Amino acid sequence: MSTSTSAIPEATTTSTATSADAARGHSAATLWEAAATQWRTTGGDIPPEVAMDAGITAAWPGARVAGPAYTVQGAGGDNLALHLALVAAPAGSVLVAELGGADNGHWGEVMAVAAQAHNLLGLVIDGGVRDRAEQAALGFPVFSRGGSVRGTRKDVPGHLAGPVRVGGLLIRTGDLVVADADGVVVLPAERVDAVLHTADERATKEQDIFTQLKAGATTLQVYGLNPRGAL
Ligand SMILES: O=C([O-])CC(=O)C(=O)O
Ligand SMILES: [Mg+2]
Repeated sequence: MSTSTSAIPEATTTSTATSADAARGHSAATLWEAAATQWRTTGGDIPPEVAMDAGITAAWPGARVAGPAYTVQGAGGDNLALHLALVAAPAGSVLVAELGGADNGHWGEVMAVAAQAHNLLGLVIDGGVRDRAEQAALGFPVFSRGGSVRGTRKDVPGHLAGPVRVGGLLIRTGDLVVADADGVVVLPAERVDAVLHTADERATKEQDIFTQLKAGATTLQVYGLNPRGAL
């Protein structure tokens, strides 16, 4: 199928670009905790989930990315939507793609080189990828349902930049993606500032906890845990 570039949504800058810088190196786990804490302190009961399905993991050890999402809805076993996203996504984006969990190599070294040339930050995909060692050598962070040697068709343009459900989360372009060795967290754009503030507070508290532990305190003491009056 031929596709004219006029069908590709305009690139837009997103308000979370600066907040992504402000992710300030927080881990995905810290942000998950901060999201839950921040939700409770604003009177919420059960926090909305911000962690993606744990089956979507780093494609190579040490991969880490933080940045605003640019969403891709494709068809499993077909990677045309991802090729279109390489053209349409604004620099500084993380592609977040729904490919139905398909066991195909929807993305590989060639596409990672193209992504880096467009200053894209990384890829999160519910589907397989390939050339993982080569992408590790490039330092292009990818989080996927696994590896797959199988190739893809290039027929279905899919949809770009609209809401997509990936790994159990509803994700919008501009939401903040933070992914590392523990998994993928996606913060809705409107919650980013508050969650990052809470994450900063949590990180400061943890520094104090580390100091206490190194001085000999127990984790039971620092967390105020006293099971059955054992202490
Ligand atoms: O060519 C593809 O469809 C995926 C791939 O292996 C690459 O980007 O290197
Ligand atoms: Mg390849």
